[in-house]
Amino acid sequence: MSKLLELDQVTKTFQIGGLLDRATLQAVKGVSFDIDDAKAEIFTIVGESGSGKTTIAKMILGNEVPTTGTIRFEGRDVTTVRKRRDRLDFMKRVQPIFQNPFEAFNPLTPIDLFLFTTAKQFCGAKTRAEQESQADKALQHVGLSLAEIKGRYSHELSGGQLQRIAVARALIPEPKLIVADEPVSMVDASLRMSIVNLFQHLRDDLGVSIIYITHDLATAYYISDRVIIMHRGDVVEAGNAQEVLDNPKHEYSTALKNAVLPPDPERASAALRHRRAERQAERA
Ligand SMILES: Nc1ncnc2c1ncn2[C@@H]1O[C@H](COP(=O)(O)OP(=O)(O)OP(=O)(O)O)[C@@H](O)[C@H]1O
Repeated sequence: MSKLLELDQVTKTFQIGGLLDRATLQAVKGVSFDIDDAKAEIFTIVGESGSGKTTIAKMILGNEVPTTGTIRFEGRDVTTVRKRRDRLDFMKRVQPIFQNPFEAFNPLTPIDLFLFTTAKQFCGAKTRAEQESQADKALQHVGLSLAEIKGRYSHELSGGQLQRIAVARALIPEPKLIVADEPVSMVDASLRMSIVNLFQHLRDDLGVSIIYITHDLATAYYISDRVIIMHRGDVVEAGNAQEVLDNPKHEYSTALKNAVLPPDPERASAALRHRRAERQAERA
């Protein structure tokens, strides 16, 4: 089966510090996974802060270059996508959704203009009527309509509404892959499920695969097909999401699960002991 996305032993090392205390930080250490072209899926990357999730997202989007290893999208090494034309084609196929919907939209610009610009830039929609039609179609997929948001500014909308609009904007180019980096962490908890439910609709009805990056094990459990759990740049566990999250094998995955959903006092205290030992090791 041909692959939509393939990560092959991808690493990323950053140079940190100043002139006198220069050091390297291995943010991603040999990560491999792939997503089939034929079957859309929700592939989730879970891990605590600093585990390398965003760095992977940036490398998939071509915004960071792997130090070693290869990332291929539809068979092509993403680092070779450089010409403007190729880059536009790539961005049409791979769309990002970011954490903070308030930052994603300039507060001084009416929100519909972002959608019209995307329709123009990626889909060649020249007239305002074409742009409106494409924007409205995308908004319908997220349970909104152009009439509802026309002429409104980001401060007039809720975080949940804005994140839906961000999803709609990402849908306009009809991508094959969406890379969503913590898309619900800034959204009110009561609205999170409505956003992640959208991802299921995109997968099932539009054939869009999603890389869903999150700290939130509850939504990860609910919507993911497969999951990888990252810890300090390594994948410590990978597989079917419900199997991994029901029965984590690695002690870090267990600790992560217990920290989020304390299951019983004994397991929770084992998680705390594990974290304490880690902190002690860090200080040593
Ligand atoms: N441009 C950079 N230069 C130096 N270090 C970086 C850079 N980008 C990320 N890092 C470091 O790489 C590590 C992984 O960061 P990354 O943002 O990928 O983690 P994350 O799992 O997405 O965390 P969070 O959930 O907090 O966003 C962190 O230690 C971070 O400080």
